[in-house]
Amino acid sequence: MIQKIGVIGAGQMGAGIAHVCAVSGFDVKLSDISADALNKAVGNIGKNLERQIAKGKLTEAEKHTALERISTGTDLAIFGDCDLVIEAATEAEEVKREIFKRLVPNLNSTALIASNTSSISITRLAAVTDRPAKFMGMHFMNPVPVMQLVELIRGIATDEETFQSVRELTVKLGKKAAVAEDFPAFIVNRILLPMINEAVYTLYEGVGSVEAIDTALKLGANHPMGPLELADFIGLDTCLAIMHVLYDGLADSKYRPCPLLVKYVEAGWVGRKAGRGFYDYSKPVPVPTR
Ligand SMILES: CC(=O)CC(=O)SCCNC(=O)CCNC(=O)[C@H](O)C(C)(C)COP(=O)(O)OP(=O)(O)OC[C@H]1O[C@@H](n2cnc3c(N)ncnc32)[C@H](O)[C@@H]1OP(=O)(O)O
Ligand SMILES: NC(=O)C1=CN([C@@H]2O[C@H](COP(=O)(O)OP(=O)(O)OC[C@H]3O[C@@H](n4cnc5c(N)ncnc54)[C@H](OP(=O)(O)O)[C@@H]3O)[C@@H](O)[C@H]2O)C=CC1
Repeated sequence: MIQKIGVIGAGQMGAGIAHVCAVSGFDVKLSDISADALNKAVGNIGKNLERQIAKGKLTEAEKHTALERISTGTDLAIFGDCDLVIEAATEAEEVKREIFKRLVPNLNSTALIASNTSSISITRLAAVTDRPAKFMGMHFMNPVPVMQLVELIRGIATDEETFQSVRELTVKLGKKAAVAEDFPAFIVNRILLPMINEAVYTLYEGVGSVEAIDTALKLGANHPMGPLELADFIGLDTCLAIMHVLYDGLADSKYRPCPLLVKYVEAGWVGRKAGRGFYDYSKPVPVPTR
């Protein structure tokens, strides 16, 4: 029975996962290597709870109770009484492997582990823990409070009890599950990221401007965000990491990352979270940077 949930990584996804779990009645422990990131995360959770109050989806009392359910810390020892720990740190395999190696000694023997990874092999990540049968992918979508989908991915060793427990949790969080096999980038990003990468190629080759490309897909295909706006929203570092996983994992040149995407990430222009990507977010209305 999952009641106490740990979340590692207090970025946009970790904060969103903590938000949704707390609002749904679960006790949440949120950790990050940076105390500053934790403070920012709790602030963002408060702001997003306010959005829900403004739309009549939550009361002030429910916001207060949800925030009360969230405790934070930079020491992995806070996860000692958790039934499930969800990792939502940077999309880098080495970072995740290191986290799991340091996490395991702090867990009780029955705790489950999930990764919110966008693309990385669940089987490989599970193999660095002492409990591959209790490990799986629980892939939320951004922004977590709004997007209905959670992609569930079994590693080769994930047992049925673990899968059913995480699937039940997904439903209790008010989300809908889609089950993907453990292959590079699973379903959502196997399809979505090549589209985003193609949008960057379209810009790189001068077929259209940032504005034209995003307008074309918003008005031409009814996308809520244009592909370049969405890339900034996801994080260009995360987009590039996912393209590398596809390119390395499937060995097909069609997944080669666009050189312009590489250049933006090398410049640190990683999108909304850095204040600059394909758009400049320093003004009230984002302005295309190209
Ligand atoms: C990379 C991966 O591994 C997988 C992924 O996540 S891929 C990315 C998947 N996500 C997408 O494709 C998002 C596409 N964009 C959208 O759906 C919409 O632009 C959006 C929901 C983000 C914003 O919608 P919008 O109509 O422009 O704004 P707005 O009307 O203000 O917001 C709609 C709702 O979203 C909420 N919202 C908007 N932005 C938000 C944010 N950044 N965080 C939390 N909530 C947010 C609003 O509060 C509002 O909530 P309610 O529905 O509860 O009232
Ligand atoms: N962005 C998106 O749209 C989506 C992302 N995901 C996945 O979710 C995960 C997180 O993505 P996202 O939230 O966007 O990333 P962010 O960069 O916003 O947040 C990552 C957080 O993890 C922290 N971190 C880094 N190393 C460690 C560590 N060793 N221990 C604890 N925390 C650490 C980072 O701290 P610091 O900044 O100090 O390094 C940062 O606060 C990734 O695996 C990503 O692929 C899944 C769905 C959607």
